[in-house]
Amino acid sequence: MLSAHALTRDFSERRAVDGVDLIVRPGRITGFVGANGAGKTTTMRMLMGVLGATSGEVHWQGRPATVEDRRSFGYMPEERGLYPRMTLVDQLAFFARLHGASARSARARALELLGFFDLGDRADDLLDSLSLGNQQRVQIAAALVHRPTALVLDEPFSGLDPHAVDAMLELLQREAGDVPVLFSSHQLDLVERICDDLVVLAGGRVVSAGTVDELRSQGAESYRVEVAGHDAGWVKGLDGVLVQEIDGPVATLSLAGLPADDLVASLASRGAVLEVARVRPSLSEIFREATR
Ligand SMILES: Nc1ncnc2c1ncn2[C@@H]1O[C@H](COP(=O)(O)OP(=O)(O)OP(=O)(O)O)[C@@H](O)[C@H]1O
Repeated sequence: MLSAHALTRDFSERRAVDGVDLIVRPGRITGFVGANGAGKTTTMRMLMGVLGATSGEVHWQGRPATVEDRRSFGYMPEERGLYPRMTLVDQLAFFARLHGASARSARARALELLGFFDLGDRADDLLDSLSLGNQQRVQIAAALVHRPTALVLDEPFSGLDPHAVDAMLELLQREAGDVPVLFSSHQLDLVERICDDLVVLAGGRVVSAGTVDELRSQGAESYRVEVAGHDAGWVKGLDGVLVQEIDGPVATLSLAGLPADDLVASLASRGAVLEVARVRPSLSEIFREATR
């Protein structure tokens, strides 16, 4: 388990990260979301130890993380750090060797990962001959090459096409089986699809955290009502509801005093209703609410 405890970082006068507590559990993918400048990269850099904390601690397996612990983590930094004039296979093998692999196993591991990312036939090409998306795949492979004990990935999906995202996810699920994975992203639909847990950061502070299901069930529910006929405008006359939107025969509303159990009967007493469905908030709505 990787965790941060009251992690704080000041840059001169400005507090970029302010008392962040978070837990990244083994075998779970934790999404780290927040607006631009919220402090995600700064937090991740402190988790990895490439940036010192002003105060607070990073723990690995329940005790303060050491340099050795952090060497065993896989990190994909925001500022990508590969060698443009090196071949793909040499590059990945080089990273594997830095982590103590023999020349033979480093090369085998490099080729294995390249194969998985559909880059096997480009193994001897130079990095800068690849498209940006493919360079990104190599960057992800570099974070995985030493079979890390934890993964900290700063926007690993940016710049990837949907096919590459799927390949990346398959790889993550295969390679990261039991390790804690923290990744930041602005692609909330993707975060919703793949994350078990979520940490929402705003202004350097954690404003919401929990499993994706927990957060969605805490959010304000709304209801989608489809009426017979062309216009659901009459729904506005109902007591104890707040109509958010009318779109022809479909109204979206929330409850403002009316008990949920009474909604269907109340609607039916006023007009013909074809469907009433409860709508749980999407991750984007939760995000907007938490970072308002
Ligand atoms: N080296 C630095 N020196 C001064 N200020 C910094 C430094 N690094 C980050 N900051 C400031 O800290 C704040 C948090 O930045 P950070 O990059 O951690 O946010 P972020 O959530 O990763 O944003 P983004 O989603 O845009 O990548 C910002 O106001 C940023 O300008």
